[in-house]
Amino acid sequence: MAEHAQYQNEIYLQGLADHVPPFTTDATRLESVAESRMEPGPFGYVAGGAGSGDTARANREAFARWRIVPRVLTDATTRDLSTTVLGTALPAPVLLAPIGVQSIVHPDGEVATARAAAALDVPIVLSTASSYPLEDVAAAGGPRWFQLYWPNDPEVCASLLRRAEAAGYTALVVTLDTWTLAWRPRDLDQAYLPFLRASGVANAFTDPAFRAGLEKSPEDDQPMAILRWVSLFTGTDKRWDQLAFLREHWDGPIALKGIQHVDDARRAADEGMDAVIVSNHGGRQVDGALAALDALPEIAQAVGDRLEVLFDSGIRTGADVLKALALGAKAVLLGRPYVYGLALAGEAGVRHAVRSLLADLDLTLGLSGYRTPAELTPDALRRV
Ligand SMILES: Cc1cc2nc3c(=O)[nH]c(=O)nc-3n(C[C@H](O)[C@H](O)[C@H](O)COP(=O)(O)O)c2cc1C
Ligand SMILES: O=C(O)C(=O)c1ccccc1
Repeated sequence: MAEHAQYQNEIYLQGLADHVPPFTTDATRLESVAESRMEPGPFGYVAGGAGSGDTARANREAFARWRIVPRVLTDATTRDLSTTVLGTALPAPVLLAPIGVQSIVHPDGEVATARAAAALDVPIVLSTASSYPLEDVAAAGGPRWFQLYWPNDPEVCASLLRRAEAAGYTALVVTLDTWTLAWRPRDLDQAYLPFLRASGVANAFTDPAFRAGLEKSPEDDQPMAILRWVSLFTGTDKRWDQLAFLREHWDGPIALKGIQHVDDARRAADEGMDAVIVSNHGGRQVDGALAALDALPEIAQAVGDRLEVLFDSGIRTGADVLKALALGAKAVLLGRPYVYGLALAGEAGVRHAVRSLLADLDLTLGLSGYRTPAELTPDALRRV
């Protein structure tokens, strides 16, 4: 089986009928393609990073320092990329990262993303700040996890978790690196912030506990509802011992997202968490931060036998995925590339972006001499 690589054959065969893919198969070029076709506000929001953009650049540079050392005369003609993460069966070690406010790039937003992912059986991680209510996105039917921006109001928190569980989200991803938005010059220069225009507030505005805390409904007084939204999701009143609250209100596995320091990873394991996602939020939060890939090996080594280690920030190609897996990740989350796919061609665009990555990964794995992700160790790489 080398099913993901079939996309390569499919593309060449369609060429015989004069069809070419909807946009480039090279995700490292997607950003510039998207820039020429997107509105400046939404493009800047998606592409932008914290401060100088240094962390987002560092994420990419870290991948370039690790080189794959291919093996020959191994049995890699047929490959099996499937794996299981937090109880979810994956066709390949790739999930779609939680990305809020997707309606700013395409009117169908997260619903289109969820449909494309469901068709491929690739799990989505739906953001708390999605443009569509979590129940509407669940209707796409694919494997799904829910990402929590941990609200300051416990009633709202419990209510969101109840709804996510009822709608079939099977794992919880708690994002800890974004209790306020960083200094983001690209957005500041355009004075562009989607939430102030009521994008990305659908889960809250449809939530009974959120609505109960308002004098007038969000439909009758939108500015007041937005103000409550901002105050709910801003601030640092959370501590490690409060993870117990999430355990009480969520039956499935829990992952902590935004882990960069090995001591935080150890603490997550001590607190009984099921996974950590090594991530610097795609370079959107701390300017000058460690590249996420450079944080990965130490964390995987320290806690890889106690919980599942996932990774995101800077994944663009199959080689990037291979490198993260070899350095200890069980699976990776894809961020911006699928959002550019959504912007460029809606549901079909997400499908194309994801299929391209999976095919590239499948071929790169095989050509490097490996049959399965589990065979990858740091020995597959050399740091230069
Ligand atoms: C436009 C945008 C919105 C995002 N929204 C969220 C979010 O709502 N919740 C979250 O946990 N992470 C969010 N992230 C971070 C991603 O989940 C992920 O960590 C990051 O995009 C990975 O880096 P990459 O884009 O370089 O692949 C967002 C990222 C972008 C680009
Ligand atoms: O923009 C982001 O990076 C992000 O994580 C976010 C935060 C709040 C709402 C939507 C997205």
